[in-house]
Parts: sequence; structure tokens; C-alpha cells
Amino acid sequence: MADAQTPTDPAPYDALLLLSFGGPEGPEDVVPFLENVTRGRGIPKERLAEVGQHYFRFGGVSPINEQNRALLSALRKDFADHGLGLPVYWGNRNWAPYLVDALREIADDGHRRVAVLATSAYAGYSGCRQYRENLADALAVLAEEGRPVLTVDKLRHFYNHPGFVQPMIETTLAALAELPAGLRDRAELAFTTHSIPTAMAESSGSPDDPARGTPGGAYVAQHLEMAHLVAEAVAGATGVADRPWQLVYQSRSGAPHIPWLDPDICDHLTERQEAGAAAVVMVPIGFVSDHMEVKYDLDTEAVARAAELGLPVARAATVGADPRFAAAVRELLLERAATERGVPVARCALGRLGAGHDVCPAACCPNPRAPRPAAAQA
Ligand SMILES: CC1=C(CCC(=O)O)c2cc3nc(cc4[nH]c(cc5[nH]c(cc1n2)c(C)c5CCC(=O)O)c(CCC(=O)O)c4C)C(CCC(=O)O)=C3C
Ligand SMILES: [Fe+2]
Repeated sequence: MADAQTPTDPAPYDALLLLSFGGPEGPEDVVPFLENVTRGRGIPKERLAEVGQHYFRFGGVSPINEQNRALLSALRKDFADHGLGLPVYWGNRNWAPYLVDALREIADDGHRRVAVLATSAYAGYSGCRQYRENLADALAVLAEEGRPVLTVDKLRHFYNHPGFVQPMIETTLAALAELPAGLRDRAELAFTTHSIPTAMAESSGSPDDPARGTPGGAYVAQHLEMAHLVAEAVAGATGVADRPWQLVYQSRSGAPHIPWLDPDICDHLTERQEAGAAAVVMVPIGFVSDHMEVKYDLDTEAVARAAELGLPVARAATVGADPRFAAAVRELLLERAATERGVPVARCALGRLGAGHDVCPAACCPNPRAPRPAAAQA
């Protein structure tokens, strides 16, 4: 059974595609990038102008592309170190290098069966189905061009994989250590993720997920699980068993009359300061790298609110290109490859919820507007 436990054969896959959000790389990119992100999504003009300013403040450059280049290098190094000859490609939803160009290159290089790692750890329309719609759109372009048919399989959600959880436990401990010694044991944890419309949260996950249809759906249930895993490990490492923690939200968008998940991190900081909190560590479990939502919404906006309040804060780093995360991607790929070959395999996951599904059911994480073709589903 040793082979079943530690698979090393990537067949039937002949390429890995890193699929991400994309971001502007100069001031002239900002407006067209925002147009790509928000096309047909009913985001108020004022919100767009405001978000544009976040990017202009950083010279019009989002850190996300550089972070994906670093992850790409980490993946290639990890594959090479493990004798895995699989090529790794990269394509984005909203900015160059675009997904359709990456898939075209994959096809032209002679590959046909592609494993896809989306840089989104949790269930939900934005992080799951929308990427699969993007894959379907890109495959349709390739078909129109008369290129050979590719099969794309999206790797499962990785929020409870040890290669994602363990680095965040350590960065949370490192952020606690940045606080003055006398505050550390009393510091609270605020786990943050992207706010989404409450209706989108409620319908997140697969129809047979016990959290589906509950307020928050699988999106919130999975974040609570991740937060719990980190909080528990931090309690063990610091010996503080009763440290308060809460899941809160950031980066709210959309029209004000539509309900989104709350509380917002800034309101939460205000509330905790009024309640007498000594300090707060912000832990952005919703994100894979320290991109603009982290650099602006947490490091700029929330840090400014904390300063106004006189509340000491620190922020934990996201996993980024941590070698353990790169190794987790390899493990997920080899796990799925074994499953596709019909070979029994261990499905690594921490906590109570277990490993998520490999193939999304057709009704998983529905499009909140209108149904559209999506790839990589039953
Ligand atoms: C769940 C989720 C994640 C986490 C999972 C994942 O990572 O996938 C995420 C990540 C990201 N979101 C990002 C940027 C933006 N998101 C926007 C708008 C929206 N996000 C949404 C959800 C999510 N977003 C939603 C429901 C909207 C409303 C419009 C719509 O229904 O689509 C807007 C429009 C302007 C505004 O903020 O209103 C921008 C610019 C960046 C890039 C950062 C950079 O440049 O470094 C990243 C990684
Ligand atoms: Fe977003």
C-alpha cells in the first residue's frame, strides 16, 4: 500500500496551470483592470473610483502578479526537487498573462490533460465557479481557433490542508511576537476574509454540504474551520487557552442596499477597543498572498483605524510562496492524479470537515446572476 499512500505518478496530467486573479502592473493598467473585474457586476462608480485610488497609492502596481511569479518559481523548484517533470503554466482572470493565452500555450506545447490550481482556498462563486466559468470561456475560444480539445480538472479547495494551515499558524505566532511583550498574552485574533453578498455565501458549497443553505453557507463554515484550526494551535503554542477570536470581513464592495457579510474589520477594531481589548492580531486567512486587499484594506485602512483608536495591532503574513504550500500543491495534484487512475490514495486534511470534493457538482456555488457554462464539473 506504500504506493497508495505516497503517489509519485502525475499521469493522467501533463501540465499544471496556476490560475489567479491578476492585477495591474502600472498606472495605465488600473482602469482597464477594474473594468475587467467589474464588467456586468453592478459595482457603483464611486466604489470603483475609490478602489482605483488604492492602486494609484501604490504606483498603480498590485503586488499580486509578482507574488504569483514567486509561487510559480516555488512550484517549479518543488516539482524539480521531487523528480516531477510536469510543466507549470500561469494564467489570470483579469489581467495579463491571461488564462486564454496560457491555455493556448499549453495546447500548442502538446499537452491535453491539465490540473488547475486556483489561488482561492474556499468554496464560493468568486473563488470556485467563476474560475470554472473562465476556464469554459477560454476553452471555447480555443475550440473556435480549431485547437485540440484540452481536459481541465480543478484541484480541490485547500483551506484545511496542512500546507496552507501550518504556515498561517506560524505567521500568526510571529505577528503576536511583534506586539509589546506585556500585551501578547492578552491580544485577540481577528481572522479576516473577503466579504461577499450574504446570498452568495448562503448558496456556497455543494448541494449536499451540510452548511449549504445556512446563513454563511460553506464559505463561512470553511473559514470558521480554518480560524478554529489556527486559534487552537496558537493556544497550544502560547499556553493562552481563552484568547478571544472572531471571523470578520474586509473589502466590501457592491451597492449599499445589498447585504454583505459583516462585521467589517474596521468596525470590529472599534468595537473591541471599546470593549477593552489590549491588542488585536489580524490574520487574513481568506487570502493566499499579501496582495492589494491585504496591503490596502488591512495594512493601510485598518492600521489607520487602529492608530486612531490607540489600539495596538499586528498583521499575520499569508502563505505566499511558502515551500510547504508549494509541496501541498504537488500533493494535491498527485492525490487527484491517483484518484483519476482509480488508485486508492490518502486525502490529507486537518480538522473536522475533511477533504472537499474533487469534482464540483453542477449546482455547486451557483452564479448569483444567471447560469453560464462552467468547466471542471460533474
Ligand atoms: C471571495 C473573494 C476573494 C478571495 C478569493 C480569491 O482570491 O479569489 C477575492 C479576491 C480578490 N479580489 C481582488 C480585487 C477586487 N475584487 C473586487 C470585487 C469583488 N471581489 C469579490 C470576492 C472576492 N474577491 C466580490 C464578490 C466582488 C464584487 C464584484 C464581483 O461580484 O465580482 C474588485 C472590484 C472593486 C471593488 O473592490 O469593489 C477588485 C479590484 C483581488 C486582487 C487584489 C490585487 O490586485 O492585489 C483578489 C485576490
Ligand atoms: Fe475581490
